[in-house]
Amino acid sequence: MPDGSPLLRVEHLRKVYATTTGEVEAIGDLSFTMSHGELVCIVGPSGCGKTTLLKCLAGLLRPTSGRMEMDGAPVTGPSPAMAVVFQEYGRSLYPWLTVRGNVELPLRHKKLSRAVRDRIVTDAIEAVGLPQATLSHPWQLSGGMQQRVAIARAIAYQPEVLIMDEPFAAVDAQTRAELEDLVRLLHLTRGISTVFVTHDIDESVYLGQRVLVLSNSPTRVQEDLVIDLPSERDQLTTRALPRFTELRTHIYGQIQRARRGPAAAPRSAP
Ligand SMILES: Nc1ncnc2c1ncn2[C@@H]1O[C@H](COP(=O)(O)OP(=O)(O)OP(=O)(O)O)[C@@H](O)[C@H]1O
Repeated sequence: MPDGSPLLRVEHLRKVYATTTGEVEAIGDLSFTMSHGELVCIVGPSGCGKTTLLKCLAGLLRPTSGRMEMDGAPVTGPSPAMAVVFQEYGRSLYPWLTVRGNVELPLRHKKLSRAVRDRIVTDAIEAVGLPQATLSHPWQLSGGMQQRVAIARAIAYQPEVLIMDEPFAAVDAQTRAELEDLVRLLHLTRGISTVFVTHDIDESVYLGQRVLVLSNSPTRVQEDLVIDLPSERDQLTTRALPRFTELRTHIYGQIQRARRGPAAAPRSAP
């Protein structure tokens, strides 16, 4: 649960890509803060700069200007404090390694005893519900199971922030619902601070404690919305709440407004 102390601070972030045909300003002027233990979802129109923002946060891309801080220290490159789960689980797992080998791999860079490393890996694989698949290879698993392996690898790394970039876009609806509940469970039980990018407005409301709605590119934060639904959520009752419908309708309207132009003014919360 959020303890209120600041974890991530992004100030006036701007990212311009230089291409052979000219400059592309993906991020215009973007600022937000996130507290320890928060689960923040990010939504916005297609192509607005969500992946660019995550790559900057993860230290994989150097911003053109602006400032990002983690626990008060500037983010200047890939940080051991962050783990990223991408949409393309097929490309993020090593097919020649077992589930256990994939989860263990990033831990080899940490100075841990064999016993501690084994315990962390077993715990992470159990946490995502895959103890029976420990010795399987990724190609022997369904898409949803492969994404569970990617999540296990991320949590085994024990990051300060878990960054997820549309992680469930490539799985079927039933699997997606199960994986959403897994993310909520991991967040509730382990208090992992999570930034979750999604195209799916309902998913953002179901998962998030806050939703950042981004404007069209060059992007900025169009709205920073607190999701005031009960913290105990489940797929049937939460999605049937009138407040859930109000929030999703509000965000949908904001994204429509964002699509129409960069000058859309922020609106007050619903
Ligand atoms: N490597 C790059 N070089 C040049 N332009 C890029 C590059 N990567 C992204 N862009 C451009 O930056 C803008 C934002 O792209 P980005 O992929 O960050 O958006 P997104 O919101 O994640 O997209 P989507 O909704 O399709 O997932 C787009 O105009 C895109 O064409």
